[in-house]
Amino acid sequence: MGQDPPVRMSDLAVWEGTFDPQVIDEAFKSYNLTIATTVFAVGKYTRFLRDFLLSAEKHFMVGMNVQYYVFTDLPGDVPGSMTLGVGRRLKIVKVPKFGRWQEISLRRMELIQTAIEEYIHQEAHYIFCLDVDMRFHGRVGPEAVGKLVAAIHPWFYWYPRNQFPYERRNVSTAYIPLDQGDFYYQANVFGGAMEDIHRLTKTCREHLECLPLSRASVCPCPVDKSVGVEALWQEESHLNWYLLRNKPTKLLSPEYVWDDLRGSGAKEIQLVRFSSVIKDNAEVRENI
Ligand SMILES: CC(=O)N[C@H]1[C@@H](OP(=O)(O)OP(=O)(O)OC[C@H]2O[C@@H](n3ccc(=O)[nH]c3=O)[C@H](O)[C@@H]2O)O[C@H](CO)[C@H](O)[C@@H]1O
Ligand SMILES: [Mn+2]
Repeated sequence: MGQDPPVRMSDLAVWEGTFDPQVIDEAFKSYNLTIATTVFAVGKYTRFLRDFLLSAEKHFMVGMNVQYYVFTDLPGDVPGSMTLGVGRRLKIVKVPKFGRWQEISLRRMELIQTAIEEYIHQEAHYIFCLDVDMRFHGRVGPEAVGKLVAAIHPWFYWYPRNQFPYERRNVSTAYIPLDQGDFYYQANVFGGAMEDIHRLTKTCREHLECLPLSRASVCPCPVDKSVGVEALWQEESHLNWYLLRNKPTKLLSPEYVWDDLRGSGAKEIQLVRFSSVIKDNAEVRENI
């Protein structure tokens, strides 16, 4: 394992042992904050909702007000009988189903941006945007709250920056040269203050919008050089581009975005708090 990224990460990120949960909880109590939490469950991904929500009720921002927004094309498939904790509510938002999984995933930027503008900004102080194919196993509390919060990808933290899977084609609006970049962030979790995430999602949406998607004929930025180029990891590539220019004010260690595929053997990870479940992509996705 290389030395540089893990050492820097342990200095800067939120890890087990870097905060006192009781002190943090106590400090946040008087603010009575509401945390908006967006999660998309489109098509077959509704199957992940129950475990996601049940585990979130046990571990995610416990003791705080949480307003979940479940974006789905299948409102009838949202588990109806779940009892949420005090101060926690769930709103279903109907969204269209786009044809390709890549587009379902990347369209989240636009849908979150407009939802923030239309109602979320009035209903919460901070916002977290999460993947649904995930489960909480340990505390994710107000220690994760900040102005601009990003999580370090569990597969790349020991790599040198020139091997991060950033978008490397300079015709893309997500292009990052080999000698740039701080960390490779995973798009499964990002969050922050409302205006910061509004700016983030708006910028990423504008950069993504130049793709030949289903509404390509009305592309609003005809001069953009990225027309026709879908970034390597879709919105995640754009998120990484954005966070290179707008540094996160809070870094979450991979404890906060683990991947069950990596197992539990990494010695630097004392505690898995939130992780991607193992899924059969060919079965749940609309296309390969
Ligand atoms: C290991 C890997 O391959 N990682 C990439 C893959 O993550 P993931 O494998 O985590 O992507 P994913 O299949 O979980 O899709 C992202 C999220 O979009 C939503 N969703 C997606 C498809 C669908 O049919 N219905 C639905 O609701 C859902 O909330 C899901 O959690 O894709 C992402 C989106 O571009 C990023 O590029 C990741 O780096
Ligand atoms: Mn996922």
